[in-house]
Amino acid sequence: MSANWGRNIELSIFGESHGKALGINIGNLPSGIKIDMDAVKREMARRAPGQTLMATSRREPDEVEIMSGLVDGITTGAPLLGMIYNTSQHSKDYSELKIKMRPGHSDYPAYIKYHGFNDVRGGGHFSGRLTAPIVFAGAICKQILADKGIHIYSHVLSIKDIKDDHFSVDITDEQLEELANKEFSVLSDEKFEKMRELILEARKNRNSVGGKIECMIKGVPAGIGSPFFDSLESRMSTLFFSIPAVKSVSFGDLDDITQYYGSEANDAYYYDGEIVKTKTNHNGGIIGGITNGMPILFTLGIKPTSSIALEQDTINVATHENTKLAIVGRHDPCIAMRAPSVVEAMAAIAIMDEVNV
Ligand SMILES: Cc1cc2nc3c(=O)[nH]c(=O)nc-3n(C[C@H](O)[C@H](O)[C@H](O)COP(=O)(O)O)c2cc1C
Ligand SMILES: C=C(O[C@@H]1CC(C(=O)O)=C[C@@H](OP(=O)(O)O)[C@H]1O)C(=O)O
Repeated sequence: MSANWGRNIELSIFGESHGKALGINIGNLPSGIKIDMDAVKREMARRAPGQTLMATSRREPDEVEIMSGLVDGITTGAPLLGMIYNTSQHSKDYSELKIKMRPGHSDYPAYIKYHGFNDVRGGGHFSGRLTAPIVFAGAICKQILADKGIHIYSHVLSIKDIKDDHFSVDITDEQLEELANKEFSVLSDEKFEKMRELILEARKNRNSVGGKIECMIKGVPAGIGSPFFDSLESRMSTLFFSIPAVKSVSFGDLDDITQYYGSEANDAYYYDGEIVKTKTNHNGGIIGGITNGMPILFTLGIKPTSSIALEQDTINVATHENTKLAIVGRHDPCIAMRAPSVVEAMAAIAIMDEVNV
């Protein structure tokens, strides 16, 4: 099971949902960067579980203990290791799940690959909880990128069939900052209320719902990325598909670009003074695997949580029988509502790996 990612920065992630702790080691960070730990805390709190009925009831403080790489709040250039202790493991919930495979979760493929030795408790290393250290690493990268004028924003574009507005090409910095300061990352307050009702209804019905996250990265200069195997979309997508429950990644105008004529899909260039811009941004700021200077725009599709309390058909791998399973325990009725901080973190890590800092 590999733990590492990155070419410029080096990430090494570890931990399980019900283990003692999880964390991440970040190598190759620049020295002399003042880290704003309050901003890190805010990012961790955006993702933390147990805060509303729209999330899992597992409560975790998700405080990060920095074990190395920081002196007086300033990076030394040595590997920065952030540790997050688990405090609320209810492992009894998982006793049946060692042999009864949850449809839609990692249990069965992991049972085959790791010969039944994989930790199923809370999803083990496959848990959405592994996104806590990712948000920590992303918060560090975000701060370094912000100093270079690169800013990342995301919102819940849809929950099931309820849609928020798309990011428009002329959205202002003020509107984006307003979004960044909201408790829940949804542009339209009216749509957010509808999303919340839908999620709570699904929870009441012992079910779950999925959704989409739209993300925009502003300020990345033209010329970042490479063609073919290393296209920027490819590099970013490896990180996006590492987020548990992400099932689709698309750049630019979602699937709509496939329905356009070429004349509609092309983004016409113009000079704004000395700056080259495009009138539209249907291609999401990346052409030929390289940035064109427009905001990078992408959307991730997140499936409904697989662990639901409704009875489902499954298998018992101990007795080799078909059986039924109603999952007990604490689970998110909707992962997507918690995902924006995770998506932004992964976007920050991806760009940090490409941009020389
Ligand atoms: C923030 C976050 C929270 C999650 N919470 C849960 C959960 O409570 N219950 C669950 O079954 N899956 C949850 N997941 C998703 C599972 O971890 C994921 O579906 C599982 O590892 C299988 O991977 P896959 O869906 O990518 O194939 C969560 C994912 C994220 C990103
Ligand atoms: C704890 C978190 O989410 C967990 C993600 C998760 C899973 O299967 O992914 C299963 C649940 O774990 P448990 O059964 O231990 O409560 C969630 O609570 C978190 O995101 O921090």
